[in-house]
Amino acid sequence: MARKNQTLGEFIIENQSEFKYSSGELSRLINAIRLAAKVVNHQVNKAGLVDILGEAGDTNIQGEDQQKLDVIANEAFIKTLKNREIVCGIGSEENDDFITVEGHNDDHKNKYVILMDPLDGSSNIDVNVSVGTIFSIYRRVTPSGSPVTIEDFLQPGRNQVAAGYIIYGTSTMLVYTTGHGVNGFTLNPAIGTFYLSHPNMKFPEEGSIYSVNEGNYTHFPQGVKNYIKYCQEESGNRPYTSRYIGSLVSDIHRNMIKGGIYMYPKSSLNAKGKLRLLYECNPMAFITEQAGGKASDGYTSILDLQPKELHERVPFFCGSKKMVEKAEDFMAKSL
Ligand SMILES: O=P(O)(O)OC[C@H]1O[C@](O)(COP(=O)(O)O)[C@@H](O)[C@@H]1O
Ligand SMILES: [Mg+2]
Ligand SMILES: [Mg+2]
Repeated sequence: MARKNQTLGEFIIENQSEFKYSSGELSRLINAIRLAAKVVNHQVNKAGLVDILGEAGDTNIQGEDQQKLDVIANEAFIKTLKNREIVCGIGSEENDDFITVEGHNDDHKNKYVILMDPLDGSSNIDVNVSVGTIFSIYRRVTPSGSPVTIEDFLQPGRNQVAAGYIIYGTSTMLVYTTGHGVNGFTLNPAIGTFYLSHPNMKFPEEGSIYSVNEGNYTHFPQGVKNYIKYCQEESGNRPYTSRYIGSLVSDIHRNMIKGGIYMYPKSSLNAKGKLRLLYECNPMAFITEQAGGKASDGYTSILDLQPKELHERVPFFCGSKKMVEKAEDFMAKSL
């Protein structure tokens, strides 16, 4: 039972029994994420003071110039997870291939794989706008005791056992679900403890915020153009507002609290959109559905898509249920 101001540590222990396979392993994994989040938060907060702004000098498999904080966050999460030997594999936006993690006696006994976007919203790092970390957790499908394979990562989002994000913003929050609702915890920086500040988060069914990079408008499919026009002109008696931070985590977090829709459609610039299915869309879709919202590629629920590659991209429509349904209507009508 969620109690306001409960610490994250208490919440994890008190809710462990809710979890079908509860053996404490998932709790230890969430605890490790909590620790890595604090390490990254410390770096993000002092980014301007020490030489960790700007580019790291390498390009990742996405063809993006890695920011120094992309690399720092990636290393912090990988090190924390490896040292605690609680996952058997890690997939990351910043690593070309998945990482196999041996257990204590090189026995590959661990049950979980994690996929992550260690630093989301990289284009906002240098300009002091909120950024995040996104994670998605699955039980492996290959037999324990053998090294993980790509199969363990290419699972439909519906198989996720947990997912969440950390937002490094005006305050630092960790928001996650294990399939029993969504809860948000705020870090008290003075004592380094996360407290339950947002119990049982819910997406309003309807909202008035639309979040899309309108700079790409001319390249969008007709259905998306029609929906944006609807938001701008014909939204009946409620004025819509355009809000776009350019950090997926921050745009969806705001929309979950206020009601809204986030869209990163396909376009003539990006045939499959920009966002990555496994460590951006699936975890945010799981959280959104657990909070009563909806997430699709414009036609199919994100969580029902069968992944084919570690870094594949998909179009993404996510947010308040009625708003996503409206956007899907416009997409269907423009076919
Ligand atoms: O600048 P654009 O094309 O609008 O893209 C912004 C989107 O790209 C992202 O920055 C991609 O994530 P990364 O920063 O992790 O690569 C999202 O957070 C954001 O919503
Ligand atoms: Mg990202
Ligand atoms: Mg990233």
